[in-house]
Amino acid sequence: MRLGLLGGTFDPIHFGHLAIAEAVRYEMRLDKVYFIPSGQPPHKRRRVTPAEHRLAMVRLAVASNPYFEVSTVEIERPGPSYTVDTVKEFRRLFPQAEVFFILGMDALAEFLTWHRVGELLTLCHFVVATRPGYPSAVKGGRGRRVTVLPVPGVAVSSTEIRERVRAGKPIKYLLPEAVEEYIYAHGLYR
Ligand SMILES: Nc1ncnc2c1ncn2[C@@H]1O[C@H](COP(=O)(O)OP(=O)(O)OP(=O)(O)O)[C@@H](O)[C@H]1O
Ligand SMILES: O=C(O)c1ccc[n+]([C@@H]2O[C@H](COP(=O)([O-])O)[C@@H](O)[C@H]2O)c1
Repeated sequence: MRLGLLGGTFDPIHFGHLAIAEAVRYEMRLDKVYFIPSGQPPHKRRRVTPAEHRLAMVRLAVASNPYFEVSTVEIERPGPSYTVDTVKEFRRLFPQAEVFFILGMDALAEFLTWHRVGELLTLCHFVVATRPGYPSAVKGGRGRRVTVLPVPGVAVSSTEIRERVRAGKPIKYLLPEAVEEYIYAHGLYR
């Protein structure tokens, strides 16, 4: 089995996340992609929305795709949500699986500062999806375990969505309708 893991703060989840998950799933022939909302994102400095809301929005967003699953391992684990711990947990749960961790090109910039990155690199493959506004090639060979994959560009970020809600601007067509409704129903990002 080939398992994709897409970790993120998902504050909120948007079409950029869904588009990379679907493109990587197809190109890398993954059987499932697990969306894993962070409990405490290791590198985000700002205060993030409570995990229950981010998780609820992820569940709404992935519901219509039979290849997508949601994992609460990081939300349930106390302390910073380090990817090395998450990948180990998935390898324990699915000992036969080949694990592919998916990230966007912006996250790659700080990848070498991730917790126990040397060990992490021995535990799974990494698939780096291109992202509009970030370089689409990486200098130097990073080895067989890191693949840069060109994906259809969706130029949206969670920051932009939060700012638009705060400013009273529309967010329609940037994220699934059910997530948009959830944001308004719970008064998020105002
Ligand atoms: N539009 C996008 N295109 C490609 N990759 C993306 C896109 N949006 C997010 N990602 C990737 O998805 C993962 C989770 O992203 P995250 O939840 O931090 O969203 P974000 O939009 O970058 O959030 P923020 O604006 O709050 O920093 C990261 O690996 C990130 O690089
Ligand atoms: O393990 C780490 O040290 C680490 C540091 C920064 C980010 N990550 C993971 O990278 C993913 C994207 O992070 P973010 O902050 O862009 O949402 C998410 O799953 C984070 O847990 C992981």
